[in-house]
Amino acid sequence: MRLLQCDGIGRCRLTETFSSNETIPPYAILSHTWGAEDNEVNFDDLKKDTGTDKPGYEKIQFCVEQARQDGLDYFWIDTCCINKDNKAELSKAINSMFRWYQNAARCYVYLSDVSTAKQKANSDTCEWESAFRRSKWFTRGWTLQELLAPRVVEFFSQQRKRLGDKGSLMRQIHEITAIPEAALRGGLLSRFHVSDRLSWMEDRRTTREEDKVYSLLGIFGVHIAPFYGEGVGRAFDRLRDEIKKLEECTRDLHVTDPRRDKARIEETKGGLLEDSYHWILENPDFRRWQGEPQGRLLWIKGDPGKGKTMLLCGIINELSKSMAETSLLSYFFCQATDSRINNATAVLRGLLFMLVSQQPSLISHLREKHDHIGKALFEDANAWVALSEIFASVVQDPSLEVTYLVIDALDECVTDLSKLLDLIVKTSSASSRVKWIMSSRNWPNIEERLERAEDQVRLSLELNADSVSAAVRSYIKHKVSRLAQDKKYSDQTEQAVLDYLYTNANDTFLWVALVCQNLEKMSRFNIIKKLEVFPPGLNSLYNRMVQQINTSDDAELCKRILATVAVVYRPVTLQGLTSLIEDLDGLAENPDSVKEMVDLCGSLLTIRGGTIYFVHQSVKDFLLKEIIDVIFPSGREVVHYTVFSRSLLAMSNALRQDVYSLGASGCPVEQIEHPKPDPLVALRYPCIYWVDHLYDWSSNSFLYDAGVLASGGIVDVFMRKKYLYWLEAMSLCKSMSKGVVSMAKLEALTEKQVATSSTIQVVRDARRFIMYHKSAIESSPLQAYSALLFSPTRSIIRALFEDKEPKGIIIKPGMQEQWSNCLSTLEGHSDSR
Ligand SMILES: Nc1ncnc2c1ncn2[C@@H]1O[C@H](COP(=O)(O)OP(=O)(O)OP(=O)(O)O)[C@@H](O)[C@H]1O
Repeated sequence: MRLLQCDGIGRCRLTETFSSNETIPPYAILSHTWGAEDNEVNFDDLKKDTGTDKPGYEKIQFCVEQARQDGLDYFWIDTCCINKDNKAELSKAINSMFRWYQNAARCYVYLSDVSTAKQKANSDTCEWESAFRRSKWFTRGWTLQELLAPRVVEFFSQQRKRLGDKGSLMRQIHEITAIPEAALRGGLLSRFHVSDRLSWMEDRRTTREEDKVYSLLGIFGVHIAPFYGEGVGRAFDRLRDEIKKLEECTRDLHVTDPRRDKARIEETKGGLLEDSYHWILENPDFRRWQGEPQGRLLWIKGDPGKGKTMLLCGIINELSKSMAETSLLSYFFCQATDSRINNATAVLRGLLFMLVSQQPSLISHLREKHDHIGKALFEDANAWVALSEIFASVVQDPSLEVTYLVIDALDECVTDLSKLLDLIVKTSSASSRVKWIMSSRNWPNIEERLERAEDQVRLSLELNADSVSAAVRSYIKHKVSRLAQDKKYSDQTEQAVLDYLYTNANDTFLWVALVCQNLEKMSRFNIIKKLEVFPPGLNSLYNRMVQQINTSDDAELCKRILATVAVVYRPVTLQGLTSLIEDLDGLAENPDSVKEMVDLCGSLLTIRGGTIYFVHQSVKDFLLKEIIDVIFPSGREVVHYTVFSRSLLAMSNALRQDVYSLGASGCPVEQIEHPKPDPLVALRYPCIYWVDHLYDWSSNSFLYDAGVLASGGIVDVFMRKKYLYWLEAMSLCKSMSKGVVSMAKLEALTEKQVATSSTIQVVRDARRFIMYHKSAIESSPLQAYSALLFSPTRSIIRALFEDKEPKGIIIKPGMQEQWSNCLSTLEGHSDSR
């Protein structure tokens, strides 16, 4: 970008081009409609010091004067700041123009066809409004982005008089253009549907037809090289293509939608109570972080159940209400019990997903790599490196305004927490526009790393005991008044419950929540006496709950359920659980019965949307740390073995070719609907995680039984008989990337555990098979079988599943014997890729 610099005596000259790493000084930018080309002062004129006699010189003078009044030394005008003879420069300018308007300190809209000279008779107001409505500025293509991109837009008449007040102008412009006011006021354009944004351009004209498309690039946050002469149709096709790629990249980035996670968390935790988090808004540490530019990183720390997650939900709500339209807000909730969202890579994916959803132009930091590597960019062994580089460049994007990044429960980031902390510290010192909020338990290792950040604010819930205590009291009041209503407590009972909770809560929300949950299930009679079964302190409460389970008739089943829920890598569904526990055999079609059994575990577990969760992470911690011998009397590995072997059994019994009866081998995965009943309903978890449980069991050499991986053992038999069905199921579960990782893990394990076994050969071949055919099977599950034809003639999997090869397909000769470079062409087959 090059600017015009004013010299203080009414003249200006062109600067050199600013390179991408140079800071561009604050500048004004002009928006106008072009006169005849010869009438505009162009780049050459400025270079040669000519053009002062052209009518367009008037606009330059206007900018000089207006910028001076606004204290700006620089400005930019499209007629003369771009060397249009330089094709590369022109292309770059077309793709950058939206950002240039966006980053300008002020945008002056100069309306040469609106005059403020005439006054209405007997009035102080001018008759400019009807001319304003008719101005050709509203009919031109490029002026659409000039209206939408800038942060500050001011309108001027022919006489250089500032027009109207902002509010009424915006209303008028909305009436003239039908563009929603939210978009006119700087709202994020990604919030508007693609077809709506296209409709804003419909009635506008451009001199060159292709410009009708090129002037939309910034509005969609995409880049294409302009190619005048291609015609508007072709240009539109290319624009649509780019929008599609942008959507694809965003979809691949998606690992979870943190907005949905937040809604789910609030809902499961019984709804967010404003009275119980509002204290934070007045807290001096919070205000310091919020108000001071140097407050870049706020760390909220506190013991389990102190309400950190809910506090962050509240802060997110308040920020989204109060922040400027141009600010971005991105957040992530780590959850240790769910392997999809308990690692540093997932945190970055979640944060980036929300950022690019709000400001699509940020996708440019991902696109180049994504175009080359595809989804694997976010999933393969180098995903962290790639994502952290992308993240660092996104947060330094010059178009970013104040950006709030929020991460809840750092202590629940099980994988690569230290890398994540280092990246947070690094990026927080690199960009002052990014403001972080994080929460975690009081962990010294987190403290140690975050201490390295400059300008950090620490907010300890224990050190703010008065505020937290008051917040817990209002929570108790709210909960007990609900209970009293629902259970028809007498005033005396209500008061007794209140007093008991006030006295024993120890400023811990969670303890209150759990006790109230139990009280909901108890009859009101004799309730005052029953309160004593809830000792103060979370662990004492959990202990009491486990004692109750232990003395019940179903103690063994309950412990098996708790042990299984404690070792799974992500929350299982009620049906999924039936595959993992023998006692629940045959109940997959009967989730209500499974629910009854899970309910036997009292308040330690909760079921939501058919999925089983610990009522809180601290329950899992308690089981694994405090009473591990009770839950895992023979060791945790034994439970891993049970989950692994039960998974294998369930898959062996139910997986088959074309399990969804699709028939057509080319049916794309996104068009497949789950049949009812879904034969995979209880098999998703087993399919995705069986190798991980095998791995965890085998890590205990004392328990390990070599027969499992030996020739003729259960793994060997499964691979030989069911491998392709498993691949098909993995594709239907949209988990092919995980399948690749599992096969690599299985290969490493087999090589380590069994020196010589035919299992090694099968697993090795199976791994190459999945690596080679992953994309094809990922897009169409039944390609698992067509893939046989494209495998080397000596592939073991090919030989084992020979009878599953599609018939009637002619393959050109030349298939390799081994797995290297086996490329082939498929002929006479409609699914050829
Ligand atoms: N503002 C609030 N509104 C409604 N419920 C709340 C609020 N704050 C806390 N709670 C209740 O307290 C429980 C514990 O709160 P939360 O999960 O936020 O604690 P935490 O500090 O994040 O715990 P941990 O660090 O162990 O994960 C919640 O499940 C919810 O029931």
